[in-house]
Amino acid sequence: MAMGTRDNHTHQTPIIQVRGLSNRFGSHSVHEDLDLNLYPGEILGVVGGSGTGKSVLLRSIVGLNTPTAGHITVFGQDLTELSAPERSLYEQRFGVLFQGGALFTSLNLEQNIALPLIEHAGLKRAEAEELARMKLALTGLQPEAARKYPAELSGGMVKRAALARALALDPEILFLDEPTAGLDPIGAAAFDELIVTLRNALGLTVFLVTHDLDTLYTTCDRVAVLSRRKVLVADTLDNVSRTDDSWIQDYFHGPRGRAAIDAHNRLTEQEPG
Ligand SMILES: Nc1ncnc2c1ncn2[C@@H]1O[C@H](COP(=O)(O)OP(=O)(O)OP(=O)(O)O)[C@@H](O)[C@H]1O
Repeated sequence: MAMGTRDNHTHQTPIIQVRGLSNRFGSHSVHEDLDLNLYPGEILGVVGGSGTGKSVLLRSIVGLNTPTAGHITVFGQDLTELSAPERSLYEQRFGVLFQGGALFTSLNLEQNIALPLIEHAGLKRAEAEELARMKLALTGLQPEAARKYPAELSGGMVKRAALARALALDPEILFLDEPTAGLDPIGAAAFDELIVTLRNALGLTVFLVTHDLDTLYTTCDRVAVLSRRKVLVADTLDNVSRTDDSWIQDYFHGPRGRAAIDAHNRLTEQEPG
């Protein structure tokens, strides 16, 4: 069970509802009539084999991919019915951390994080950079990191800085695409912990695409499995891992799945109370 878990959603209204989503590229159908709910305050892990459309789903919700069909309702508003400027107001309530971090290499960290504050929140440079330093501290970076350039940092520090940028405009929903990819196991575990801490402290809702089983066990309240162009199941880890499907059984009960469960069980046994 995730740290600080909030997994009883049956009575809640979803913060995001995806209904009948289809995505086709030429003759290649990635999603067909896909449904998914994201509930306020939860961390939802989105998993599935390579090419099952996890990133396309994320990009469809945040407005970077126009779906072939379907509806995406966020905060009660169907985003597919809005004009581009109306939609962008909603999208400012999203924070997105892409694979690779995508920081500007010619800017130092505080300049990178200040940029959206200047462009979208209209802050003056000095105010934006001060706020940027606060966001960097929130993600666990030391004050001296603010003047460093991305090339001078470790992979873990770049991820934290990219997360600080995703949090710059105080989003309500955070989208993370493979946040621990490329990190060593200790760096990945620290980043997982940071996500849960920030969710708890800031009241975020998190949509997290991952291949990392340790991340699923330590951070996610629910898990959605993409398979055969749909969400095959979206439920607690225990229920998902019991689903009668060959990909799920291989994924959760193959050697890596068993190692992640054993590691998680050892950790929870050590927790007091
Ligand atoms: N803009 C695009 N044009 C054409 N095909 C695309 C486009 N975007 C994605 N695809 C295709 O859609 C499919 C799903 O891609 P997506 O990146 O969402 O998969 P994924 O589940 O995130 O995979 P991975 O785990 O390997 O990152 C892939 O076959 C990809 O080639």
